[in-house]
Amino acid sequence: MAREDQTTIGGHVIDRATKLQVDAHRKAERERLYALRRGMPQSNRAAETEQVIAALTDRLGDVAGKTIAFYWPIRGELDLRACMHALHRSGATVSLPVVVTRAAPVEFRTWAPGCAMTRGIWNIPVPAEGAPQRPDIVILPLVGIDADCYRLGNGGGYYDMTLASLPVAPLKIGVGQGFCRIDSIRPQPWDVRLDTAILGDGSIISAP
Ligand SMILES: Nc1nc2c(c(=O)[nH]1)N(C=O)[C@@H](CNc1ccc(C(=O)N[C@@H](CCC(=O)O)C(=O)O)cc1)CN2
Ligand SMILES: Nc1ncnc2c1ncn2[C@@H]1O[C@H](COP(=O)(O)OP(=O)(O)OP(=O)(O)O)[C@@H](O)[C@H]1O
Repeated sequence: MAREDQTTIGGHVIDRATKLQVDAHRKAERERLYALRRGMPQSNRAAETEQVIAALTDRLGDVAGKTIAFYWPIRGELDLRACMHALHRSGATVSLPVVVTRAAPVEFRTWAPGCAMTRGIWNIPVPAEGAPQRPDIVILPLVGIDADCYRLGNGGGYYDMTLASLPVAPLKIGVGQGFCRIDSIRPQPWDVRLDTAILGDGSIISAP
């Protein structure tokens, strides 16, 4: 049982004071990294995107028959839609996250070129219909990534909740700009470590 000065997140008890400190640290890092994104010239973004797609394609190898969750780019995230098209052509099932219920795991819906889309949370385009898929591989957009391969995201906790809810752990690959590296997100018991992160400066971070 949690005491009054404690709270429970994903079944883990944590001191409220610690939680406040961790949240403040992550918020500050997010703001710093969002500012770097805003300042990034378009030409650099294009070069980094190309670099990440090449490394990711290499890492994925044969994708025929696999289900791979991507993301529809928002707010200066790397635009990997060309890669989604290529993997679809190679026989993968490509899916996208859909926030069906706030503060709950996302559903992954199949995406295909030209499929009907609608707007979801934060106005993010999502496939309009389709049964939820269990991804073999999840590609996650990074706001930041730390030295131990823990991801900093947009602060909704959606990927952590989703990954905790899947009965079989998928391969988790983060993708982001070269400037995404941070020292530590100050990982907590509910944070899910990624297997690998591929950055636009050509560097790759792997879980220790
Ligand atoms: N392209 C893309 N799609 C994605 C994600 C993503 O990071 N990138 N997500 C990956 O998670 C999910 C959406 N993530 C979201 C994360 C936070 C909030 C949100 O409402 N944030 C609050 C601030 C955080 C809080 O304190 O709750 C806000 O903006 O008011 C909404 C969606 C699913 N789709
Ligand atoms: N497994 C979980 N169960 C319940 N709540 C969770 C879980 N994981 C995270 N949360 C909640 O979500 C909040 C935000 O988490 P965090 O700062 O790790 O977000 P994020 O990983 O940056 O966001 P996102 O995954 O949406 O991009 C946490 O403070 C916590 O309250």
